Amino acid sequence: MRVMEKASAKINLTLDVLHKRPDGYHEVEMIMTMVDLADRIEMKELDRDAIIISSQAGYIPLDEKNLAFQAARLIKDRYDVKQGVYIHLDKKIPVAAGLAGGSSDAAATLRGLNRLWRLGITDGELRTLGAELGSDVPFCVTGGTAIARGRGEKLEFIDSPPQCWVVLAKPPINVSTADVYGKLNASRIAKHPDTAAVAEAIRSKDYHSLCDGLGNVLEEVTLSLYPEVRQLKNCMERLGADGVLMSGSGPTVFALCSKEKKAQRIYNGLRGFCKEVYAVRMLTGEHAAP
Ligand SMILES: C[C@](O)(CO)[C@H](O)COP(=O)(O)OP(=O)(O)OC[C@H]1O[C@@H](n2ccc(N)nc2=O)[C@H](O)[C@@H]1O
Ligand SMILES: Nc1ncnc2c1ncn2[C@@H]1O[C@H](COP(=O)(O)OP(=O)(O)OP(=O)(O)O)[C@@H](O)[C@H]1O
Repeated sequence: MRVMEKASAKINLTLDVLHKRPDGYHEVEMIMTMVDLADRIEMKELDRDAIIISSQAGYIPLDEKNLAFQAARLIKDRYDVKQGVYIHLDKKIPVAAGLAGGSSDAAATLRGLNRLWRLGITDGELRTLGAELGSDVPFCVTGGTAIARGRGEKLEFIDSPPQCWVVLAKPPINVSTADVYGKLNASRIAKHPDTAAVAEAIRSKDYHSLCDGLGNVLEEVTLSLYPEVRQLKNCMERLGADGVLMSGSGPTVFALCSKEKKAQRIYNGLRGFCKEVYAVRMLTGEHAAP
C-alpha cells in the first residue's frame, strides 16, 4: 500500500502580534492562506518497524530533525502503530523561507499516515496532534484560509480570497523564526494590521481593499536585520504589484497581481535580482485544500 499527499505552501496575508506570553511564545492574530506551490509526499508501508525518509533535496535533514519524521513518530507512538513507513519528500517549497515548508510536510504526513494505517482520526484531532509539532502545522493540516490566533493553532476558517497571481521571491539568506520573534518588542509595534478589515475584504471579494490591508509586524524586525529583504520589497512595489508583503518571519516576499501579464512582468523583473522566484496562483474554492 502507498499513499500520496500534496503539501502546499502558506502565505500570511496579515500577521499581528498582540503580546508575548509567559510560555515564551507570542499571541498572534493572522490570516493565512495557501498558494499553488507544493511538495509531494509519498508514504509506503515498510516490512519492519522503522521510519525512513528520503528526498531529492540535498539540503534538508533526513533524520529525526525532519518534521515529516517527527510527524510519523508522533502518530505511530500515539496510536501504537507497529508498522514502519518509508516517506519520500519531493521538495518544491523553498526551505526556511517563511512558507511553512516543513510544517506542511508534517501536516501531509499526518494526513497520509491516517489513511495508510486506516486510523480514522478526525481532521480536528489531526490539527491537535499537529500543534505538538509546530504553530503552523494545524493550519497546514486543513489548508484553505483561516484567521489563526493563540500561538497559531486556534483556527477560524473563512472564505478564500479572490483569485489572483502570487509572485514569490526568496533572497539567498536563512532567517530563524525564533530569532525574529525574539527580537520583536511586542509593546512597541509601530503599525498593527487591521485583521478584521482584511477578513471583511476577503468575505466581500474586495481585491483592492485586501491588497491595501496586507500587513506583517515581523517585517520591521526582518527588514532591519536584512536590508536585501527591504530592497526586494521595494523592487516588487516599483514593478507595479497590487500589494506586497513579507510572508511569516521571512525572508520570502510575495506580490499579489490580478493580471497575468503584470505577474509575468514582475517575475521577469525579479529573475535578475533573485534566484528563487515563483509565479503561482492563489489556491481558492475547491482547490483550497492542501
Ligand atoms: C511566523 C509564522 O510562520 C507565521 O505563520 C509562525 O508564527 C511560526 O510558526 P512555526 O515556524 O511553526 O513556529 P514554531 O516552530 O512553533 O516556533 C518556532 C519559534 O518561534 C517562536 N514563536 C512561534 C510562534 C509564536 N506564536 N510565537 C513565537 O514566539 C518561538 O520562539 C518558537 O520557539
Ligand atoms: N520536511 C522539511 N522540509 C523543509 N525543512 C525542514 C523539514 N524538516 C525540517 N526542516 C528544517 O526546518 C527548518 C525550517 O524550514 P521550513 O522550510 O519549515 O521553514 P519556514 O518556511 O520558515 O517555516 P515556517 O513558515 O513554518 O516558520 C530548516 O532549517 C530545515 O532544515
